[in-house]
Amino acid sequence: MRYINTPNFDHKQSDKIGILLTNLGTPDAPTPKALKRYLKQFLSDPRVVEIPRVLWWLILNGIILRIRPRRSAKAYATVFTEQGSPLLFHTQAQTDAIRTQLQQDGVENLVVDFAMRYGNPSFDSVLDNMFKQGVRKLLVLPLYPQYCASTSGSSFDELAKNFIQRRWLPDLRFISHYPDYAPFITAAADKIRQYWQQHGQADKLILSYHGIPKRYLLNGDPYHCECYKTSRLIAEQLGLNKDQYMTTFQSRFGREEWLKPYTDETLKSLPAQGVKSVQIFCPGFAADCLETIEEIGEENKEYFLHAGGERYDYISALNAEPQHINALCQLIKDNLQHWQTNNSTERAQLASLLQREKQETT
Ligand SMILES: C=CC1=C(C)c2cc3[nH]c(cc4nc(cc5[nH]c(cc1n2)c(C)c5CCC(=O)O)C(CCC(=O)O)=C4C)c(C)c3C=C
Ligand SMILES: [Fe+2]
Ligand SMILES: [Fe+2]
Repeated sequence: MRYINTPNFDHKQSDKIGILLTNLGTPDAPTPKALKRYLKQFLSDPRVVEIPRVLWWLILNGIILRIRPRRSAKAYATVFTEQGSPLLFHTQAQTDAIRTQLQQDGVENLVVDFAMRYGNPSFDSVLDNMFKQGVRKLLVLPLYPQYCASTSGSSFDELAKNFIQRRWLPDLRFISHYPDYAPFITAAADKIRQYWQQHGQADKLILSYHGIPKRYLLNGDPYHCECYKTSRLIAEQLGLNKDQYMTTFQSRFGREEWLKPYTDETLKSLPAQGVKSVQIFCPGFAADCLETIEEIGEENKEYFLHAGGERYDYISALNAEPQHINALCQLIKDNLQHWQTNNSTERAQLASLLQREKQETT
C-alpha cells in the first residue's frame, strides 16, 4: 500500500482541530546508550549540521558518537529528576495547561498534544493518534520563539515527512516564529520584573540564546536578528538602556565560529569590566532543559564567580507559568480564528442534517 489510508470515512463525523505543540526532544534516560540513540538522530539531521553528508557521517560515527554520549550522560544525570527530563515534563505540563485553558475559553472540538522532533513522543506517533481522533485541521506550534532552520525548519521537515505518506491531508497552519508577539514579550518582561521585586536588580541583565554557526546567519537564517529583536522588546518593556542589558549566545558545538558574543566568554570577562552581579534569562527556551539548568545555572555561574563576579542569578524559563500559558493560548486563538468560525458553521450544518434525517425516518 502506497499511502496511509484513513479508515471508516464517516460523512457525519464533525472535523476536529488539532493543536500540536513541538519541541526539540531529549534522551529517554541519562545513560550513554540512550544518549547515543538521541544524539545520532539529532546530529544526523542536515538542518542541524550543514556539512557534506559523507564527511559528516565519518566525523559523527567515527569520533562524536564514541565520545559525547558518555560526557553528555553525566551532564544529563544532574538535571533528570523523578519526573524524568525537564524538557519533557515541562512540555507535558504546558500541553495540559493549554488544553485546559482553551477548553475553559470555550474553544470546542479540540485535540491538544505535543511531539518531540528527536526522541519521544515522535511526530509520527502523535500525528497518527490525532488523525485517528478525526483531526482535519492542524495547527502546529513549535515552541521556539525565534525562527531558525535548525529548529523550526527541521520541525516542518518532520511534519512534511509524515504528510507525504498520507492519503488525506488536513488543513495546515504552521506558526514558524513569534519573536515579537506582545503577550510573549510581556510574559518574559514580567517574569524578570517579578524576580527583581523579590531579589533586587543586578548590575546587568544577560539575555542568552542558544547559538548556531555564524555561517547559517551569513547564508540568510533570520535567527540572529530575531533574537536581537526579542531582546530589544523585553529591554524596552523593562525600561533598560543599552548598558544595562546584553544579548549573548550559548551552547557552542564544534570548532567552527558560532554567533557572538559567546555567553561563557562574556561572563568570564565582565567582572574585569566592573560588572560584579548579573542576572541571566534565556528568552529562546520555552522550557527549562539541560542547556539552561546545567549550562547556564551551573557551568557559567562557575566561570563568572571564578573570574571575580560576586553574584550570579539564573532566572528560570517561562515553563508552564500562567502568563506564558496565557500568551501561548492567545497566539493559538489568534491563529484559529477562521477555523473556529468555519468549524461552528460546519457543526450547525451537521446538526441540521442529522435533525432532517431523524424527521424523515419518523
Ligand atoms: C550543531 C549542533 C547544534 C545546533 C545547530 C543546535 C541548535 C539549537 N539547539 C536548540 C535547543 C536545544 N539544544 C539542546 C541540546 C543540544 N544541542 C546540541 C547541538 C546543537 N544545537 C546538542 C549536541 C545538544 C545535546 C546536549 C549535549 O550533548 O550537549 C537542548 C536541550 C535538550 C534537553 O534534552 O534538555 C535544547 C532545548 C536551539 C533553540 C537551537 C537553535 C536555535
Ligand atoms: Fe542545541
Ligand atoms: Fe550545552
